[in-house]
Amino acid sequence: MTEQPTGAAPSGAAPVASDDADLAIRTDGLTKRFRSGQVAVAGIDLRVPRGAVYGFIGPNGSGKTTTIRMLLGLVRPTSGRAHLLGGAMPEAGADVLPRVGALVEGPAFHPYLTGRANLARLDASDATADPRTARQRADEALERVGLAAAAAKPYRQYSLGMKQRLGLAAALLRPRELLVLDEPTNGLDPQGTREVRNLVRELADHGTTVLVSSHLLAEIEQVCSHVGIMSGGHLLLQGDRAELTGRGLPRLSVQTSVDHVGAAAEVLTGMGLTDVQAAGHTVSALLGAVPPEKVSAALVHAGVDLLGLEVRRPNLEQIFVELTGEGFDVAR
Ligand SMILES: Nc1ncnc2c1ncn2[C@@H]1O[C@H](COP(=O)(O)OP(=O)(O)OP(=O)(O)O)[C@@H](O)[C@H]1O
Repeated sequence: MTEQPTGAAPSGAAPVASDDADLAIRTDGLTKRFRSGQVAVAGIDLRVPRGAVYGFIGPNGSGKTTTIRMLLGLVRPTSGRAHLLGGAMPEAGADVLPRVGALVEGPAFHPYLTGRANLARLDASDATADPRTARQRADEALERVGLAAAAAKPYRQYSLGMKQRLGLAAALLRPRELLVLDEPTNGLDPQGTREVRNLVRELADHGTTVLVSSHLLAEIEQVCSHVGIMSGGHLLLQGDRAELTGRGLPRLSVQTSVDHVGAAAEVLTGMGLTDVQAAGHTVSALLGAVPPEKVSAALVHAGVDLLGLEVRRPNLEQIFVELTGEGFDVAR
């Protein structure tokens, strides 16, 4: 992929919080151009408020992992700046990173050690951790991610989902101010995905800020207080999730009998609703400022069988499609 010009609003739309003390993560013009010439991240201005669950979402290849690696000081930006918990990265890494738990691709686990032993090894490399309580910390972390039963199995026998859970357990060995989780639901079944969502919710309830990336919007949308949407290295949109979805135009759908579909469409058009679409038993249109009860009264008045009527605001995926003109789950 080459740098993707985007017709949509560039990064930096709607800052979420202006005061730096309120931000767990802040980037300004953060950019990564690889040696191949590929611009993976094209000048993004992230604003992750403290206490937020920030869904960092975008299709495969949109630049999420590269951004996360820059945040953690694993990749050097070509230009721009990143601040984590108020410290400039990578310079402030030694001070900041012990307060940050991270799940990024390919954590260094030893294949022949058990899950528990792997955690013990990581724990031992943390100079601030009390060795007398190491076993307890490892067991608690394994318990939290549902790996207690597999604690004594060697890592090489773990499934992808179990490996992912162990990565999460490693991030949870100590209480953290900020958790950065890159695709934590990768390889997990629906039950595992639900568990990760619950865990994120629970951590947030205890005041941890969480940045969680995913290419599956629907998987994490419901747990996020804030979202940032990436496409082709650009941050298309970010902000409070409820505000972003509230911005979308509501669409009204009417269920009727097949032979009344044409009449229903005429009523909607006559009332000034736009983008009227008919399919099967359903006619839908953008509602605009027309009250839905007026529409139902007009339909009944016109003799249309009214079998159902609902108004829906678009979810984030529909907003993404509107912004980019492309499906969300497209690999690029
Ligand atoms: N080391 C590298 N050298 C060259 N190009 C790279 C490198 N790492 C990533 N890229 C490219 O940068 C773009 C962004 O990749 P990145 O992994 O950041 O995306 P992503 O949104 O995390 O995707 P995914 O959801 O698939 O993990 C991709 O086109 C990728 O091929």
